Amino acid sequence: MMEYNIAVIKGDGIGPEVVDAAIEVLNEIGKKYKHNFKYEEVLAGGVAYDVYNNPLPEETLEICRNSDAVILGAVGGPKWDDLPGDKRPEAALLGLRKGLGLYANLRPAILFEALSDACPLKPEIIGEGLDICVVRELTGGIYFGDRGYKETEMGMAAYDIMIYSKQEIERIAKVAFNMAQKRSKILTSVDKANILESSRLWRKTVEEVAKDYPDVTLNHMYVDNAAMQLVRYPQQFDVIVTENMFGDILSDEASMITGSIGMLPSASLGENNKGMYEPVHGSAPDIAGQGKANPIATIMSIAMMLKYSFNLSEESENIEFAVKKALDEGHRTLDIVSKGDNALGTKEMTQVILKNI
Ligand SMILES: NC(=O)c1ccc[n+]([C@@H]2O[C@H](COP(=O)([O-])OP(=O)(O)OC[C@H]3O[C@@H](n4cnc5c(N)ncnc54)[C@H](O)[C@@H]3O)[C@@H](O)[C@H]2O)c1
Ligand SMILES: CC(C)[C@H](C(=O)O)[C@@H](O)C(=O)O
Ligand SMILES: [Mg+2]
Repeated sequence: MMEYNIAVIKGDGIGPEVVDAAIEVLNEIGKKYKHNFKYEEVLAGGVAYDVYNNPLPEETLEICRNSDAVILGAVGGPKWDDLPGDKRPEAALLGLRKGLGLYANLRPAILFEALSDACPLKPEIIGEGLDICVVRELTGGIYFGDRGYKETEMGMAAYDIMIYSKQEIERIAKVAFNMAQKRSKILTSVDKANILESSRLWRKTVEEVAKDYPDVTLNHMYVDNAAMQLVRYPQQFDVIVTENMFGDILSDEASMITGSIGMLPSASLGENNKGMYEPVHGSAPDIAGQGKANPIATIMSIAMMLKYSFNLSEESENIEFAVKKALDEGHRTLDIVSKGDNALGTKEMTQVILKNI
């Protein structure tokens, strides 16, 4: 029996609700395929701040470093909004990503056929469906540049610096080109090269990397246009590669085309198999503790973990199948329900998915 050591960070708000759901599904996979998934729960985010006065205790990072993969729910919430930046729950997320070297964030936006109704775009725009993957650079850019306050001629001002090295751009570009090669061989690189120096280096570097992938068609697009094109004609995209903040924003936008932010999973990867798997959504304070959250984004993140960190493709596809079947059977959580239909809670939706494993 293979043993897999998984660090589990439930986090804040709906984090614990969706992580508990996903772990139930993973346990079912373990039973069926005879894998031993071992969990070590560690604190990060607001809950960790409350206990340790530190959103990312060193022990948490260390346990994550020593595990085979990390599952994370979500961090943050209004309770901690007035804290200084380095004490905020969100700082834990950045610390984990940087500390574990997870520079490549894969965010697949797939519209399940059964959810066409939940997609706000007209059927003729959606056509055959939607399957986009946003490859977001995760450990550079404005999230990690110098920030602070300084005196200007307009008075005291705050600043955040967007900075990218060529090497950081090269390694994320390679991830995206490799992925495009395995898919439709079309890659869109999104930047703001008409204004930002970091984007001009981005574009130049992506073009250089492209020389090693002559079979992939590379398109460049400015981020404002990309935001518009995503809802005008999403079919034109397959793999999108972009820097940290643009990827954050565009992936939330793409999630809505799949019906809800509650549907979008993610994998954060580095140089080895170890990854962190988390839903794209946040702690959803408005519905936290009510048992209403859609667990599918987290359950699909587990499917990504099985595929990318453990190389268990059949098990991963089994989860995808179970989710698809639940949706085909008409089961919906509140965020993807059509008018008049009954919405299932987190636990009920999880039970339906479990039955389909
Ligand atoms: N990875 C993370 O941990 C992460 C990601 C995004 C935001 N956050 C943090 O979460 C907090 C709230 O942020 P926000 O409100 O901007 O974004 P959010 O994603 O938490 O919520 C946005 C909206 O989507 C809904 N929603 C989100 N997930 C859902 C789900 N699974 N099922 C049903 N509905 C869902 C929420 O109810 C809310 O109306 C902030 O502190 C933010 O910094 C954390
Ligand atoms: C909470 C925040 C720091 C985070 C990000 O911007 O990366 C979130 O929005 C995400 O998409 O994972
Ligand atoms: Mg985000």
